[in-house]
Amino acid sequence: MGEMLQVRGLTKKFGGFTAVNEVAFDLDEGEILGLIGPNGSGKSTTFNLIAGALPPTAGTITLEGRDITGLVPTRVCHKGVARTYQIPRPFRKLTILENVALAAYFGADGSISREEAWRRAEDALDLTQLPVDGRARVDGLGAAGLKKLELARALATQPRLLLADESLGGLDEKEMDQAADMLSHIREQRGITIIWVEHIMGVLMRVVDRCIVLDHGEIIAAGLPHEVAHDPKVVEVYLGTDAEAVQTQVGGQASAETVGA
Ligand SMILES: Nc1ncnc2c1ncn2[C@@H]1O[C@H](COP(=O)(O)OP(=O)(O)OP(=O)(O)O)[C@@H](O)[C@H]1O
Repeated sequence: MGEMLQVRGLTKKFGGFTAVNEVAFDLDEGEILGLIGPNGSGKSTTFNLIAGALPPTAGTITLEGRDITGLVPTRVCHKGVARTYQIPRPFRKLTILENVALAAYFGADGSISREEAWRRAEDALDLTQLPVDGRARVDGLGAAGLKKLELARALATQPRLLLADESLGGLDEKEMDQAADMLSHIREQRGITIIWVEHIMGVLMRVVDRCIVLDHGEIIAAGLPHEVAHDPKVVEVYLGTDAEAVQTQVGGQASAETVGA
C-alpha cells in the first residue's frame, strides 16, 4: 500500500487566532481515517485546508508524493480529491441524476463526454443506493437522502481520496449506522481512501481504521479507535459522555485513569 497523503506542520491563523496548529499526520492508500473533536476544535478548518478552500498559514500537504499546498479547490479536485459539504446544497430544480452528472462533468473539467458523465453519475447513484431513475427529484429526499446525494456528487468525480464532512447530527441512529456502513462499502468496492470528519464519536469509531482527535486546533490523540476512546485526554474533552458510549462499542481494556473518570 502506498502513501496517499502526508500533512506536516499544518497551521491556520485567522488574524491573531490560531484555528489549526502544527497538525501532522500520514494516510495510507485505502485507509479510513476519522477526524474528530469537539465543536470549534479545528476539524472543518483542517478539512478546508486539505481541500484547498483555505490557504494555510504554514505547513505542507503532499498527495501521492506531490505537493498540493495552496492549490485552489478545482485543482485539488483534478488531482483526485473530492469532498462533501456538511450542509448539502443541491440544485433543487434538477433531478438527482442531473445533479450528479453535472458534478461528474465539471469534476473532470469538461474533459469527458456527456455520455461518460451520465455513466459516472449512474455508477455513483448505484454506489450510494439512490434511485438511478432519471426522473427522481431532489425534493423527495429527506436528510439522509440529501447526505447520500452529497456523497454521490463527490464520488462521480472518481476521487482516489474522499473528504467526507458528514456531520450526521440530523439523522436518527439507524440512518447514522447506514451512513457509516456506506463509507465502509465505498472503500471496499472502490479502494477509495477516506478522511471522515465527524463531531459524534460513536458512529464513526466502528468503521474507521485509525482516528485523530483535535482540540483547540491541536492533535491531542491519534491511534486505533479503542485506544483513542480510552485516552484520558479524549475522555476529558468529550466530558466522558460520548467516550463512554464508544468504549462500550469498540471494547478494549480501559486504562486505570478512565475507569476512575
Ligand atoms: N473564517 C474564520 N474566521 C475566523 N475564525 C474562524 C474562521 N473559521 C473558523 N474559525 C474559528 O476557528 C475555530 C475552529 O473552527 P472549525 O470550524 O474548524 O471547528 P470544528 O471542529 O470544525 O467545529 P464544528 O464541529 O463546530 O464544525 C473556531 O473557534 C472558529 O470560530
